[in-house]
Amino acid sequence: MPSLSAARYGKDNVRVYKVHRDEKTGVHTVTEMTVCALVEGDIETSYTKADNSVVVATDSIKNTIYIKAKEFPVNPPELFAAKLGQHFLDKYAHLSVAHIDIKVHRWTRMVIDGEPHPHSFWRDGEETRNVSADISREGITIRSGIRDLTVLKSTGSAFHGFVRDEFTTLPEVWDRIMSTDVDSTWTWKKFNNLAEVEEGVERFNKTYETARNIVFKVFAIDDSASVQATMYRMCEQILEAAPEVDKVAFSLPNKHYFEIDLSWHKGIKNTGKDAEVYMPFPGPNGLIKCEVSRS
Ligand SMILES: O=c1[nH]c(=O)c2[nH]c(=O)[nH]c2[nH]1
Repeated sequence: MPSLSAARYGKDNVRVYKVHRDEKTGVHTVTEMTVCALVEGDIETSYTKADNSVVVATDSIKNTIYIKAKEFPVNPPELFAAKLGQHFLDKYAHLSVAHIDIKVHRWTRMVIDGEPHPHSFWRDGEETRNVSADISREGITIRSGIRDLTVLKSTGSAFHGFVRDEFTTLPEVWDRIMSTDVDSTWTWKKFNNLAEVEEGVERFNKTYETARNIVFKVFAIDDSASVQATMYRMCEQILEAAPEVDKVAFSLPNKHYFEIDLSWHKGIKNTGKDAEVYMPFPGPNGLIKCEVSRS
């Protein structure tokens, strides 16, 4: 006899833009985000008995996202996610969990003739700030993070001493290019309720800035023995800087840049110390993951 073992539903890819206009200065601040809101609860009969009386339509969920974006601040996204999720639980007694995912897209203020422009912005990369919040009647779990922050260093990375056997062709290297798309997530200690999220709400922007700076700094200055060793250092430093964070995870593709032997053409030297022209390799790529928790 089959039974429904898990179910959640809602609206995905809800695009939201919000502008704040400072009436005194005329300076605008804009936020663009993509929201996914899914709910769980006593909704089993909608699947098993075609009973729509328990269904808050996904269209209504989408409308709610726009209404709450108007009513509440959308910054920091962690707060908006928690308040939006709490609304679904407060409004509908039969719902037990709201899962709110928010991706914040970059709109960086233009600098024109050396001055920050009051209402013009540009997309400086595909990097996003991400939040994933699970709001239940028992408490609120929030994960914050960075995705698709593409970085490269042209030296200061090595990879040697790895297993060598009959499957190995990779030469050891003491100097290589290192590049990745940073995907980092830090999980906050569980909040008991919305009031705890709201109290000390500045923690979210502060930790986002700190974590992003740590990613840049460790990536740049670490004399990297491997992607594994470098990402572990990033985790350690983020945990040290953010006492309210319980664990930090990274997922990093190792985007390979291969040397090209050009000696077939007039004996050109383009390998080892002479390497200047490389082939950025589309794939396959390494994929290295870790999660570091506070002990
Ligand atoms: O930093 C690295 N870690 C690996 O596990 C690995 N494997 C590989 O082929 N190159 C690399 N580089």
